[in-house]
Amino acid sequence: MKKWLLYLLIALALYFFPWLFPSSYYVHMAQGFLYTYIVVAGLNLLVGLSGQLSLGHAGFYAIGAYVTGLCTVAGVPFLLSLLLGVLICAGAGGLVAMLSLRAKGPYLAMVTIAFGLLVEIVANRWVEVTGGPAGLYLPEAKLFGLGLGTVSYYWFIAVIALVVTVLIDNLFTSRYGRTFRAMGNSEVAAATAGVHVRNWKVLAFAISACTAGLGGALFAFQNAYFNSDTFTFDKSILFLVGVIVGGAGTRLGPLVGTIVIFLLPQWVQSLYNYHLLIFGGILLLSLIALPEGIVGGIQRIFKQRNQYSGTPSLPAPDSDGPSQMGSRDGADLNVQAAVMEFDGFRAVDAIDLQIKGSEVRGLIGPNGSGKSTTVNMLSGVYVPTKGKLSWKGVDVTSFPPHRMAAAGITRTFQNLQLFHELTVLENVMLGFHLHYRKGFAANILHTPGFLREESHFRAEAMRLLQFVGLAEKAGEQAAALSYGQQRLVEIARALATKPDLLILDEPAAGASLYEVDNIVRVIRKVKDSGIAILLVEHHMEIVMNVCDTITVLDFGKKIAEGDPAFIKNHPQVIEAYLGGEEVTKLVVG
Ligand SMILES: Nc1ncnc2c1ncn2[C@@H]1O[C@H](COP(=O)(O)OP(=O)(O)OP(=O)(O)O)[C@@H](O)[C@H]1O
Repeated sequence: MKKWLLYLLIALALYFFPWLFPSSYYVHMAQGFLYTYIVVAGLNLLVGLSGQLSLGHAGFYAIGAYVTGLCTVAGVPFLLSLLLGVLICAGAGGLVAMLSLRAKGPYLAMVTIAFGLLVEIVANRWVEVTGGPAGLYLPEAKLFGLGLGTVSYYWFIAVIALVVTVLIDNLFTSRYGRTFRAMGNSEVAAATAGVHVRNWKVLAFAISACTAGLGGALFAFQNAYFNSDTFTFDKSILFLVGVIVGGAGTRLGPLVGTIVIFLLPQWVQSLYNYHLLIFGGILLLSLIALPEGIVGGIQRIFKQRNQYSGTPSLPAPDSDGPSQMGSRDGADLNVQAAVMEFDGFRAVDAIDLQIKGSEVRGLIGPNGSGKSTTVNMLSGVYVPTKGKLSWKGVDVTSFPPHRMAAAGITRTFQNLQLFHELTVLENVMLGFHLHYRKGFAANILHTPGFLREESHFRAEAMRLLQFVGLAEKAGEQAAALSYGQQRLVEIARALATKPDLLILDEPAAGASLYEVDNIVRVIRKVKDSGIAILLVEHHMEIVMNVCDTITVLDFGKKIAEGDPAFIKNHPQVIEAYLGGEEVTKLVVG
């Protein structure tokens, strides 16, 4: 069914609801359902897409209610008050995100709990302003001078809920949703594709806080009265249960989750004293039986069934190759005496490295010799303890990964870092992050400009998939591919950033013999297109066959550098490898 038709049907159902259920009790219930849904839908974006946890959303709900309520009490028109409430919530959300940026998992949850409790205490104790437990009486909500009675206030909430649904759904299916999801899957991979992870986390928090504030404001005017007892920790848990039980990260999850958290208490009202026990039980049951939530679980079953019907074929582009991806001026990397220490231990010890033009440089060495640490320094994951990295004459020593990507250096990962919830095509499209021009408004409104840009980058991503020989896998979930294919997707995603230097960290690890051939073929094609490659690889035959120059590390120090023939016969290199299983390959290779 066409999306607009679905929305039209929903709009009609919402419009006729008061006629179908002509009782103020049901209309009141519908109001409550809709504003709760708005909060859960926003929280789903934060938890389900961006992978951040909030146990303090009741705090934003409260801020929305108090700011909007107090503004109208002070004589500000209702709509303007609502806008102010939402904007202040967005600011508060951004602030909480910034304060909790370094925290992850349980620590982030603790920051949000602290925020929720702080708001609850202020609401309770600052009685002169909030009314505390005695509550706050509000004037009737008015639109353009007209008072909103029960039914018209319901319609008002319904319109807002529909608009929020459309906008959030647009966000889900835009570059923004993709970026949030990618960040939730692997922050480091998103960063090396050019995503400024900190800013995107703040944005996700701000949007989610906005919707929570909107829900709170709409709640406040439902009875023109509310008190501080509403904004408890339980409330935050309830919203989160809605997201998880419905299916975090799914588009229909918030609707199903809200049905569970909103309607269930109505049905078991006589058991109010046990409501936390009931919700705890539902959450536990859901996590055990349906870890992806109700919608996620159903989707998984359908996906498994549909597997046999094959992947939908995507239009093949007319030509291929990253040479079409923009002009390049070649690599120019100069590493001077770079040192990386961990608690005094030198993993990399004063290495110098120069990479210019479009050469393929091998970086080899026995296990623990410092190759991955070097790659992490060059891609901005680690800041060297000492020394200097310069790129095209610019000092990039302390550049974070997204700035390295913007400068033209990106990488793949030894331990694959694909965005497993995205399709193969979406993974590659994410690589174009730095090249998208349409902003938030265009993405959330799905403007014609946004649609043009999406189809342009979809075609570009298809070109790259064709380039690595995976065009027919475009519609598949990245996690469903073989190891070797996933490595090729990582290469395609890295190429999408339009790098001048591509760092490949063990691209053949885990790949089959056939896949290794493919990977070597792709490496050669990348080189031919003018991109320099730094290749870290244990398969010596690959290194000896494709590299122009090889740098050898041992115990964090550079012990040799030269062409493959020179390296093969270098006594120090042979000694470093002696006893290791690679030595035979090195000599034979
Ligand atoms: N984050 C870290 N903290 C402490 N020590 C580390 C860290 N990362 C690496 N090391 C140490 O630094 C040394 C070099 O490690 P690195 O992973 O760079 O080697 P490598 O050459 O990539 O090894 P491999 O071929 O096994 O991947 C090792 O002794 C390792 O234990």
